[in-house]
Formats: sequence, C-alpha cells, structure tokens
Amino acid sequence: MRMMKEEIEEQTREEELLSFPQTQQQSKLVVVGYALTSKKTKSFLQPKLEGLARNKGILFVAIDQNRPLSDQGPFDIVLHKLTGKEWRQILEEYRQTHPEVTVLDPPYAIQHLHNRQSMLQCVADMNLSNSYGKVDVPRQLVIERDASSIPDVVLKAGLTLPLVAKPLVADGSAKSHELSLAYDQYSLKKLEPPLVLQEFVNHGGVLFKVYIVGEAIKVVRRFSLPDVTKQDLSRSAGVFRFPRVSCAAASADDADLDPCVAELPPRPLLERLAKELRRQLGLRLFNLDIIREHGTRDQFYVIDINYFPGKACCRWVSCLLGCKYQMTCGVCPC
Ligand SMILES: Nc1ncnc2c1ncn2[C@@H]1O[C@H](COP(=O)(O)OP(=O)(O)OP(=O)(O)O)[C@@H](O)[C@H]1O
Ligand SMILES: O=P(O)(O)O[C@H]1[C@H](OP(=O)(O)O)[C@@H](OP(=O)(O)O)[C@@H](O)[C@@H](O)[C@@H]1OP(=O)(O)O
Ligand SMILES: [Mg+2]
Ligand SMILES: [Mg+2]
Repeated sequence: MRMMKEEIEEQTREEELLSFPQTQQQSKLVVVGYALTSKKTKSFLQPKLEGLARNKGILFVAIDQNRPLSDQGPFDIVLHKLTGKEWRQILEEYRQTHPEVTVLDPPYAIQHLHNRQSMLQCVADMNLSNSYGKVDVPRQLVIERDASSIPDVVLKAGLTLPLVAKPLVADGSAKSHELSLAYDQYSLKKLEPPLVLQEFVNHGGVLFKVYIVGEAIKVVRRFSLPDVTKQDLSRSAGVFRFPRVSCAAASADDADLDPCVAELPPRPLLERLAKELRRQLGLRLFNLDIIREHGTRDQFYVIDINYFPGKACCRWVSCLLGCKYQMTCGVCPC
C-alpha cells in the first residue's frame, strides 16, 4: 500500500513535469549521443523517458558506429554501454580530442567492472565500518585454469562451502551471467575456469540493489537464493547451475517479508559506500548488489557491481542530466 502511494505520487510529479510550461524550462538544448545494444536501447530509451527528457531540453541522438564520432553531434554527453576493444579505443580517443564532452563513463573505468575480482577490490580495500554497519565482500578466490586443482586450492585457502562459481569475466554476455552453486569440494572439478569462487552468504533470500546515478541513490529489494542450512549441505552434493534469480521480475518490494530481512541497509552507510565507490571507480552510473548476513543486523556484503544497469536507472539518468545542467527537475531525489 505504501509503495502504491509512492508510485502514484511519483507519477503525479512526472505528469506535472511533462505539463510544465516551456517558458520555465531552460533554453539550452542538451544533446546526448547514445551507443547501446538494441536490447538496451529498447529497455532504456522508452517513450516516457524521451518525453520527460525532451521536456527538460534533453535530446537523445543515436550514435552511428559506422561513422567517425567526431563527425557526429556535437554532443554534450555520450552515454554508452557497448563492449569490445575497438569501441573502447574510439571512445578514449574521442575523450582526448573532445574534453568538452562528458563521456558517461570513461571506458577504462568501466573495464574495472568487467572482472569479478577487480570489481570488488575497492570495497574490500575500503574496510567500511562505522556505527551504521560493516561492509565487506565475501571471501573469494580466482581460478584462472586447471579445474582439476580446484578442490586442493579451495582446501588450502580455507574457503567454506557452499561456493558460488561465477565466470571471471563480467562483460554482459549471456555466458558471464551463468552462475552455479557448488555443495561439495570434489564436484568443483567440473567447473570451467576462468572463474571466481565466492563463499555463499546466507541472507534470508532477499538482496538489495543499490542504483547509483551521480549523487542520487535508489534502493530496491529483490528475491535472491534461499539460505543453505548445514543440513542442506550435508545432504547435497554436486554443482548446480542457477538462473538469474534476482532479475527485474523478482521484485520483493511489495512482498510480505520478515522485517529483519526486509529492512533496507541504513541510508548513511549506503551513501558513504556510494560516495567512496564513485570516487574510487571513477563512475557515475552503476549499481551494487548488497546482502545482509542472515541473523545479523549490520553485517553487509557486496556481491556484484554492474555498469549502467537495467530499466530502474532511466528516470535517474534524466535526473543526473538535469542536475548537471541545473535544470528544474521534478523527479530529482537529491
Ligand atoms: N556470495 C553470495 N552469497 C549469496 N548469494 C549470492 C552470492 N553471490 C551471488 N549470489 C546470488 O546469485 C545472484 C547472481 O549473482 P551476481 O549478482 O554476482 O551475478 P550477475 O550475473 O553478475 O548478476 P546481475 O544480473 O546483477 O549482473 C545474486 O543476485 C544472488 O541471488
Ligand atoms: O536488462 P535488465 O533490466 O535486467 O538489466 C540488467 C543489465 O542488463 P542491460 O544493461 O542489458 O539492461 C545487466 O547488464 P549486463 O551485466 O548484462 O551488461 C546487469 O547490469 C543487471 O544487473 C541488470 O539488471 P538489474 O540490476 O537492473 O536488475
Ligand atoms: Mg547481480
Ligand atoms: Mg553483475
């Protein structure tokens, strides 16, 4: 019920914005060139967002990858989520030659998130712990090759089962999202390196997705993998592939949950984490998946960081653009 009220209020604010007299809007047009996959264009650039943006004087223009970037535009902002070395080089060169354009975000910074070890390193190094809580990353190790050595390596490292096996590369490909849960040490031989083996942390089956767009933060709840008990562990063996459990369709915002599980991480803790990560990663458009260790109130683990994630970011992107160009922004939470 509470969420419904918030949604209605939000929609009303958007409608107010759409009907805002043109005279009260800024006069400068902001041109955003975008280079996205067709899937992402479809999910991100929805007519509603384009309408909202246009009302604020923001125009989205598709970048033609077959033509030199410098011949296109001129752009105020380049928004992109494409992979590949060639594209990265084109963008880096464009950044050098067009310092007046904001490239969201620098390709070299995004690269950091394309490896599941380096993506979490900043969080590990931060050692964030204050009166609001403690933020860690699960213990993990990287297996570059030789699956037959995994049981030994895991034993020596002292990792506790079950383990989540994740492809080392997180480049947005379908393969990079193929994860498994391993219940026993010997089945680990069946896995295909290069991968990261991460300790599974019980978290009551709910995770928090924290969307970070510039200075703004938005947190949602999603269903996740259920806890694994000692009994489950003693009874099961093998490695099990699992699908994308915490996808957009798995919202837990309106679910009837145990309040200890549902309680959002403290806002000041997330703000501190987001601020540090923004600075250290050099990114303005990302999300992190964070879980609360079940049975604790304030022990959190960041398990994943994604660049420019799904639909939930749309409204917030226009907010970011609105803030940057100091336009009247009716949907801005900051
Ligand atoms: N260490 C962990 N402990 C408990 N559950 C985990 C852990 N790591 C991952 N999970 C579960 O597996 C899911 C997928 O893991 P992760 O988010 O790392 O994969 P991904 O493919 O990068 O996801 P995304 O679609 O968010 O990019 C999580 O949403 C969570 O439900
Ligand atoms: O498509 P969706 O809406 O599920 O968005 C997902 C997004 O896909 P997209 O960038 O192609 O949209 C994913 O990016 P890649 O890792 O595959 O690059 C990743 O960031 C997920 O975490 C997002 O899910 P969300 O965190 O928002 O639930
Ligand atoms: Mg994730
Ligand atoms: Mg991810």
